Amino acid sequence: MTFPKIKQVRAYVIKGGEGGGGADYHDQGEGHWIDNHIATSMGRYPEYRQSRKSFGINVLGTLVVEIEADDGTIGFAVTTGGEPACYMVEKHFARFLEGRNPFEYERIWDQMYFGSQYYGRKGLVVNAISGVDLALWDLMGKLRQEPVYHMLGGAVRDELQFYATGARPDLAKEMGFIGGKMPLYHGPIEGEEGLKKNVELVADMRSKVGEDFWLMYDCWMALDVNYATRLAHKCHEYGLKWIEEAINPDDYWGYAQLKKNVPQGMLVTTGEHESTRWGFKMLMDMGCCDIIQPDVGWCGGVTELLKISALADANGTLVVPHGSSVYSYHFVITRHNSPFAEFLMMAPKADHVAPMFHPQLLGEPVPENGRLKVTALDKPGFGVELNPEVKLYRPYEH
Ligand SMILES: C[C@H](O)[C@H](O)CC(=O)C(=O)O
Ligand SMILES: [Mg+2]
Repeated sequence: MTFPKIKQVRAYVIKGGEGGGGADYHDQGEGHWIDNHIATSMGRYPEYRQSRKSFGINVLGTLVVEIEADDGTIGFAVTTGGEPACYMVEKHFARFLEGRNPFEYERIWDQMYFGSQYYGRKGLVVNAISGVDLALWDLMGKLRQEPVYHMLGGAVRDELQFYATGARPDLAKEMGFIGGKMPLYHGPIEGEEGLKKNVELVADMRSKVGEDFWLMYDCWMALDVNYATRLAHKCHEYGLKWIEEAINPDDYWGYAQLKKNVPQGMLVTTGEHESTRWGFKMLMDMGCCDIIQPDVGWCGGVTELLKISALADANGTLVVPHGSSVYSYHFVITRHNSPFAEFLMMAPKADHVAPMFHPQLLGEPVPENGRLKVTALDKPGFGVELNPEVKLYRPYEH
């Protein structure tokens, strides 16, 4: 069987204020819950404590990758990485795709990773590789007229179930989600008073949501092992289900210690800032966590997520990808070791369900009553389109 070859790879940036909304590291407007006094490791500097935008969480902006085949079919993907990632895609990675059969995704991934090994392996470079890989899977699906989840082996259940991440688990419960993950607002620099406020918030939410609704804390790398251990023990009484990304992602030793320290039954989760099979192998081999949370737009794309997930399956570790909307839904529906999904509440007050990549994507499915039927994914590729009203800039060409 012959398929068209890849004709051209193009990389674009979407600037803040020109449709740069999107998920958490894209550009959010003033007053959004996701930028309101969230604990971070930069909180030790008072001038950077109130807002993550103040230290540059939005500095990179959105990366859009388009891959066009000889017959004019275009696969695309959206992730973080902005202009620097555009440079890598256009000036470096495009050579590994153009003129190739798009179904050679293993070889393409391998060449992007090993061709950039001397300056890459993690972070921004793997964001860029992920963007290309996702655009390639979208193209493959469009060429075969099949949704990505079919190409990953098909659905193992009829619907996805979601927990919500946002400032209002009480409202998430009313919207039908199975749980609510809150950002942690106060870091170690805010001392005992901050710790008390963190615990009081869980206690307050527990009184609002009742016993069975999951409550979790997302600590966004802000803590040290001692603080995280104390927080976990104090919140145990209010049924905190898991403590997420409590410390620096490079501190595998700290995670291994934290997992030993938390109260029995409380889960330790992490991995949204981890990449590739090798990074996740470290987390698993060192006994760092109970759930790994790769972001498919950051960890190396679908091609790499399949390898990470196979390792996790053999290890008995759950894989619950970080946010990333359709890019993770097409994976989660195909795996038993990925039993539920995250929905990031992008409504500024977390009071209603809004598409995660609004306004960049059109046709993005959202959960209803905390669930999404597999039939909502039954479109070629990832099943979404780029919104033509959002301005794209192509800073580099090759
Ligand atoms: C809410 C967190 O600080 C972050 O913005 C999102 C995240 O880490 C998650 O969804 O998980
Ligand atoms: Mg998180």
